[in-house]
Order: sequence, then C-alpha cells, then structure tokens
Amino acid sequence: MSMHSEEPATSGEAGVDYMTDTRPIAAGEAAPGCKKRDPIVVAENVTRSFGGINAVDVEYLEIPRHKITALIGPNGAGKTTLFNLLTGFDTPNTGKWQFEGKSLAGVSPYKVARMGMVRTFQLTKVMGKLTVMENMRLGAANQPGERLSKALFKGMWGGREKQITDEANVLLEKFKLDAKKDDYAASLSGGQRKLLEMARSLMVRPKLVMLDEPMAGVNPALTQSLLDHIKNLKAEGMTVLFVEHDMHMVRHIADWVVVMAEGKVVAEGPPGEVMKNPAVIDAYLGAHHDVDLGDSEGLKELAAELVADEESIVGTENAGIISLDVVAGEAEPDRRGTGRHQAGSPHGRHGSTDTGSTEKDGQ
Ligand SMILES: Nc1ncnc2c1ncn2[C@@H]1O[C@H](COP(=O)(O)OP(=O)(O)OP(=O)(O)O)[C@@H](O)[C@H]1O
Repeated sequence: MSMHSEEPATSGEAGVDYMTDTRPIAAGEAAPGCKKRDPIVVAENVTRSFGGINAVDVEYLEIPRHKITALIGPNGAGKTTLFNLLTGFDTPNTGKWQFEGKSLAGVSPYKVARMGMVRTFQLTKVMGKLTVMENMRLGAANQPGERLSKALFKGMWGGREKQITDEANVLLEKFKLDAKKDDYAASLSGGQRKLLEMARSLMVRPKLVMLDEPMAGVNPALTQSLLDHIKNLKAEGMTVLFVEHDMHMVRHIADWVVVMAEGKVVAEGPPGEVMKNPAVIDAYLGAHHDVDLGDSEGLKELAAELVADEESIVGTENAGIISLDVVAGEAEPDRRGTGRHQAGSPHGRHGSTDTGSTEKDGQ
C-alpha cells in the first residue's frame, strides 16, 4: 500500500524495485567524497564555523538517490549542523549545494520542504497544543502565512480540504496514529511524536526525507515499527538520509554510510565495509584499533575490552554506541545515545555535553 491515497510523487525508473536494486551506489571506488551513480544531493566546499570551531568542513559529498544513507560520527562531529545547512535552517560560511540539480543557497527551510526535501529534528517539533490531525494539516499548507489558520479552521482549504484530510487519514492509519487524531500532540509518547513528525513531513510528498536521530528517546516497543516505516519510504521511491548513533540500526537498514569526524567526511561506503575502516574506528574509539565493528564477535570483544577500561562509559547508563545488550546479552541499549564513547571528538572522551537533550535545531 502506498503512504498516500494516490501514487507518490517520487520519480520512478521503469521496472526498478528499490528494495532489491543491487546496482553499485558509488560511481567508482568507495572513498570520502566519492561520486555516486545517481546523486540527489551534491555538496561542495560547505563549511560552517562557530567561534574557532570548524563544525562543518565538507569538501565534497553526494547523497545517493533511492537509497538509505546513514550519517554517523561521534558527538560534535557536525552531523546536525550539516543537516541544518542543507535544509536552510543555517547558512554556511562557504560552499554550494544542490538538491535535484537545483542550488539551495539562500532558499528558506520552508521552500526547501516544498521542493521535496524534508527533515525531522532530534527533538521533535510537533505542536503540542494542536491535535494530531491539526499537525498533519500544518504539514500540507502551501504558504507560510496560511499555515496555522488552515490547520485550525476547516473550510479554509477550498477544494483541497477533502484531499488533505484523506491523505492525512491514510498516513495516520499507516503510522497507527489514527485513533489519536483528535488528541493533543502533547499527550503522545516520545516515540509517537517521532512517528507524527515523520507522518507530517510526508504530507508534502517529499523526495528526500532527512531524519535526525529517529530512534533517540523511542521506546523499544516502537523501534521495529519506526524501522519498518523508514524502509517503506525507500520502497516507495523516496531517498532517506538519517543521523543515528545506534549501530544496530545503521547496520540493519542503511545501504550506505557516511562517517563524519570533526566536521569532515572521513569515510564512506557500505555499512559492513565502513565499520571495519580504521578511520571510523579511530573516530569512535581512539585506541581500540584492532576490532572489527562489522562483526558481532568483534563487537563483543570490544565491549569486554571497554568494560574493563576505567575510562570507558560502556556498561554504564550512558552507554550508546556499543549497546548494553552486547555486553549483558539482554539489557536494552540507551536509545538516546547519551555520552557516547568518543575519543577524538571535540567534546572529549566522555561526551559530557549531551546534545541529545538540548534544543539546538534553531528554526
Ligand atoms: N549554534 C551553535 N553555536 C555554537 N556552536 C555550535 C552550534 N551548533 C553546533 N555547534 C558546535 O558545532 C560542532 C558540531 O555540532 P553538531 O551538533 O553539528 O554535531 P553532531 O555531530 O550533530 O553531534 P551529536 O551527535 O552530539 O548531535 C560542535 O562542536 C558544537 O558544539
């Protein structure tokens, strides 16, 4: 079933099943900044500094169309800042970037979304004092000025009223939020709010969906459903780019992984290969070079090593990257990913600045 009542607006190559398409993603060898066979986003020399810190310093990056790309890296690597720059929520100091061949320099976040590139936030931006259905209507409005009035007052949509409501109902049903459509968004759980934000972003029929830590703060009972929704986006022809600290999720659903550290892209490639890459192990784990992150035995070995390491946070309530279930075999990982183990990051090894609980995605 399609997310929408009609066919999605995504372009489709005749006969291509996006879930089983095994054509190579990179145009040549996988390496930082490598060209893709079919890029949807191209960024060149994009930099952003705050004070003396180069938060983002991306020489060249292409995001592959119709694929799920994970953007990973330690705290402070610049992932959210890059999201903000690409979607117009922040302005780079230098550089150019394109979506579907169109330059996005100076384009407002609102227009970027209308062009088909939507995003969600680490901390959701659903409107707590509006109902679930009103939030969905907000997602569909055509002009910034008409957003609230159209969301709140029926009859202001003209001929589109029924279509908007039908589309919202299909999406809410799909995301299992239909029973809650008249409830205030504030009454939803953290995971349900993430689902609502994702459902709302789909009201514009996007081509690229960017998710900033979709699993953070989500109850384990909802994780599978979120994963399935993300895979469905791809099945329907959308491109997904997500930031995530949960390596299980990355290995499970990503077709391609881009690794950032200290503002730069330090590695790119298929998940299995990237997690064996010494630059990635360096960025995340500093001294623990000899471990294969793409292998469950390697992960166990590393977890044991880190538990024995006095400076490590693995095995504490702040553990993130190496989830506790690898160590204990049963405990749930800390999905908020707080205090990730991160030698080599600007925040230092213990991740003392927990950006997961700080609102920093400025509008
Ligand atoms: N508005 C801001 N003002 C000052 N510094 C900022 C601002 N936003 C980000 N930074 C800094 O830029 C760097 C990159 O931060 P960013 O949040 O993009 O990293 P991240 O990879 O998303 O980290 P996390 O995984 O913790 O979310 C950090 O050093 C951060 O402190």
